[in-house]
Amino acid sequence: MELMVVQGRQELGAAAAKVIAELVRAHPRSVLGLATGASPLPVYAQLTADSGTDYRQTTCFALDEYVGLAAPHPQSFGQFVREHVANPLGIAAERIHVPDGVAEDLEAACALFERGIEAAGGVDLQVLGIGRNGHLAFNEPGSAADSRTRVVALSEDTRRANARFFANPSSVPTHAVTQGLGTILAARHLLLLASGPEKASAVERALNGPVTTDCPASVIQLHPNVTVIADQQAAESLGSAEAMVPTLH
Ligand SMILES: O=P(O)(O)OC[C@H]1O[C@](O)(CO)[C@@H](O)[C@@H]1O
Repeated sequence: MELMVVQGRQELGAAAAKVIAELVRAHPRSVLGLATGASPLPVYAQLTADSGTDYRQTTCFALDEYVGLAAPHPQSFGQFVREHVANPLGIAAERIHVPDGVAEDLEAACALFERGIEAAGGVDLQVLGIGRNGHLAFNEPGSAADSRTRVVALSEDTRRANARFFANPSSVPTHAVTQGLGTILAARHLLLLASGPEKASAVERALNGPVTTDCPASVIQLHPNVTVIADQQAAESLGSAEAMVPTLH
């Protein structure tokens, strides 16, 4: 595992964008996994500002979507991906895949999404955020390490955390469709991003704690190719991180 501790959100954006852009410049047909939420916003902004990379041949799979929401609903992750990734980077709609939160048969839609990733040859680089409770995508505590794309109930903590994006806390959906931890672990490279003091405890548990379903993000320890980029506040509890990881910038 490689850990980069950077000063703040802007530096996190620049560092993560560099990893993504280098991959896409070397392999224009790369398959990218996209996280939503606040953490990756500076990354996508930096990719947009960097005009030297052509993303038109990349294929993207989003991690999750709220049940009951879909683009163009402003809080849907489908809309987020359109607005912050697809449109600014010029990636055609047919290359962007977001779990279907409004399908009549959600289970069938989840299976279809998994088959889509497989048909694309798997995810080359998966961008990840981390929840305050250690969730990865919407895999809440208790999620199995081999779980696949499925419908999940959101914890109250997650609903409270994401209420900031909604006009009214009671409008935060109660369920979501999420890639499973097993789906995420199948990506060839994981890029976990964390910023802000509210993530410090989750980051410490994910990197230094035991691999446990109590902290879903701890499964990244099972993956052979992980880069963690954390700002100083998110990394503040890592203390002895140098002993755990080969690279500390
Ligand atoms: O980056 P944020 O907004 O703190 O969100 C943390 C994580 O929670 C989610 O919103 C739930 O999937 C992720 O999209 C995100 O990576």
